[in-house]
Amino acid sequence: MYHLAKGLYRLATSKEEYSVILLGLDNAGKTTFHEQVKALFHPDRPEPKLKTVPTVGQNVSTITLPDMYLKLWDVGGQLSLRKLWQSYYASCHAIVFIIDSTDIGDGNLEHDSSGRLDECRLVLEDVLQNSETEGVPLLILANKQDREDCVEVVRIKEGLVKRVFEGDKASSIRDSRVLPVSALTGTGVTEAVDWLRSRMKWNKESRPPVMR
Ligand SMILES: Nc1nc2c(ncn2[C@@H]2O[C@H](COP(=O)(O)OP(=O)(O)OP(=O)(O)O)[C@@H](O)[C@H]2O)c(=O)[nH]1
Ligand SMILES: [Mg+2]
Repeated sequence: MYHLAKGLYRLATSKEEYSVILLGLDNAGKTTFHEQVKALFHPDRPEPKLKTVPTVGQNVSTITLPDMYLKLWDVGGQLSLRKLWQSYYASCHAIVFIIDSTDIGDGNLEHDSSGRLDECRLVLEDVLQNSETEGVPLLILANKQDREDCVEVVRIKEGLVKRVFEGDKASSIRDSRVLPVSALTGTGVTEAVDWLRSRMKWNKESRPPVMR
């Protein structure tokens, strides 16, 4: 009887847990986004910790939402650290790929003078080509939209995202979206989390959540 009651209690109080990995080049704003999500969804609404340093290991946190636990994995984007990303692919339920919209030239691959747009393309293609990310919802965030020198989201869609999806290196079918955000000011961050929530639930038969 005790065990039955305990089991029922567990069933009634347990929640689905979904994991999201934050990817993107170094300096894109992953840790800033992570801190902003933590603060926005914390019941006490503390000030976000926006003074970041380049991530070398990983930052992880679990956010409690009404319908799920959201586990965020924030990893380092420096070249030497990117090879570690693949160890997260099999267990993630969604990928957030963050782009620094002020560091991609004019957003068009054909006249990419800075070189970082092409670097972004190659890195994104590499993520999408990995068989362990097949079918996983992908949210691309055009970050730093608060800055005057940013490339706007439509240009990023046309100049980068469309090309990646049209290329033969990203053929698998997946849910994807491009959203403008400012991780620094928090603009667009709630919308980003809402999109992730709905798409991970939609995809839960392919990638079941963990019950906690
Ligand atoms: N203006 C502006 N600056 C931002 C924004 N997001 C991040 N930054 C700045 O960009 C720099 C890098 O931000 P991080 O969040 O540390 O970048 P990261 O992607 O975690 O970098 P790595 O850990 O090295 O991979 C910091 O100086 C941030 O303050 C934004 O939306 N707007
Ligand atoms: Mg970081």
